[in-house]
Amino acid sequence: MTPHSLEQLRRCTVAVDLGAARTRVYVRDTGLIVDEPSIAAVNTRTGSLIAVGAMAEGMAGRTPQHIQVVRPISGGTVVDIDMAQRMLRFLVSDKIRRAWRRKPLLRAAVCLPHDAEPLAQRAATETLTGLGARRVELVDTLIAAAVGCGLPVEQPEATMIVVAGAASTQVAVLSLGAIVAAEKVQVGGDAIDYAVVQHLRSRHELMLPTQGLAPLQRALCADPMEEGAEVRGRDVATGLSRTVMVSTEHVREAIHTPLTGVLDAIGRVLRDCPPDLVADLAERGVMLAGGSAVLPGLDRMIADATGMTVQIAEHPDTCAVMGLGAMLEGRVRPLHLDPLAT
Ligand SMILES: Nc1ncnc2c1ncn2[C@@H]1O[C@H](COP(=O)(O)OP(=O)(O)OP(=O)(O)O)[C@@H](O)[C@H]1O
Repeated sequence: MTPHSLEQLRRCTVAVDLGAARTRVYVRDTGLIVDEPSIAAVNTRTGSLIAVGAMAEGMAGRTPQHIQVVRPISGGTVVDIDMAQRMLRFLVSDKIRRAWRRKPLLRAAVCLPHDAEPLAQRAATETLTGLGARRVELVDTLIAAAVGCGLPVEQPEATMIVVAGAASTQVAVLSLGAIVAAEKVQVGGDAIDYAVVQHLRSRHELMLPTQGLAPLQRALCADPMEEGAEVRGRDVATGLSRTVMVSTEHVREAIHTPLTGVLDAIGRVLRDCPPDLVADLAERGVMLAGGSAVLPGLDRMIADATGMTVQIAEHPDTCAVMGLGAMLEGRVRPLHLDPLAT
């Protein structure tokens, strides 16, 4: 995050986070205007878009044959540029769409997962240029999220951030506006959901409907002391609808395995970090962001494994796009090192 790159970001009018689970758009002087699932429903006969965002998500698993529910972003990468553009156009309000058409030379900032492949960078850039952006600035999600959490990233002291999203979890130690050490593991909310689905299948012989996982997650989040939650699904053998009581304890055990991948990544980042910075971290602790940050017990698990305090960001799911927003509103100032100061 050099003064030069901050200057470039200040010229952007729109910030976009194309996440595997959710798409978020921030517009300068307006704020967050889109926070919707990265999903579209398409009529395969006519090719027309039927719904996007939450409405399309509600259709998943319930559509007739000629309607297909698609995800144009997979694993944090735009895999279907045309569909991603159509989805974004649909998600932004008429007013913004008209403004973009009137002012087709706008600049956009997009956050990308740490170490994104050149192909992923190009796909994100093309998605935005197709919508009228003249120039697209790419920002590492870890830096954007750290800014969005209010961490003093530009200061010469170490801060550690863990961004637990849907497709991946990214970990970094930052100092002086740059990444000192970072890791990305393909473990996020999706892997956790998969572990829960497998648990229900093997222990209860139950197949969960597409929409069934979120209520189960919410039940566990609402009261971590709750012994269990009732889940309705389809019996694997008979195909009939059945309700079972799922124990919170057993679900926690099932998700423990994918979560150890996150702990390993944190361990590797700490090992790669210079000792002086590790000492800073011991005092400051770890900031936990991303939609999966609120997964019950994740903060305690990280605290137990590292011996550091863990704080969940105030709005963990929107940290990255809000951080980008803060940068394009000019609320982040680079540290001015005065070489003549005594
Ligand atoms: N209350 C909750 N409890 C547990 N998990 C949750 C909760 N709310 C959201 N999640 C999980 O958070 C994930 C979405 O996180 P986020 O919004 O950061 O995703 P994203 O930015 O689209 O993903 P990525 O960064 O991987 O591209 C989903 O997998 C979802 O299951």
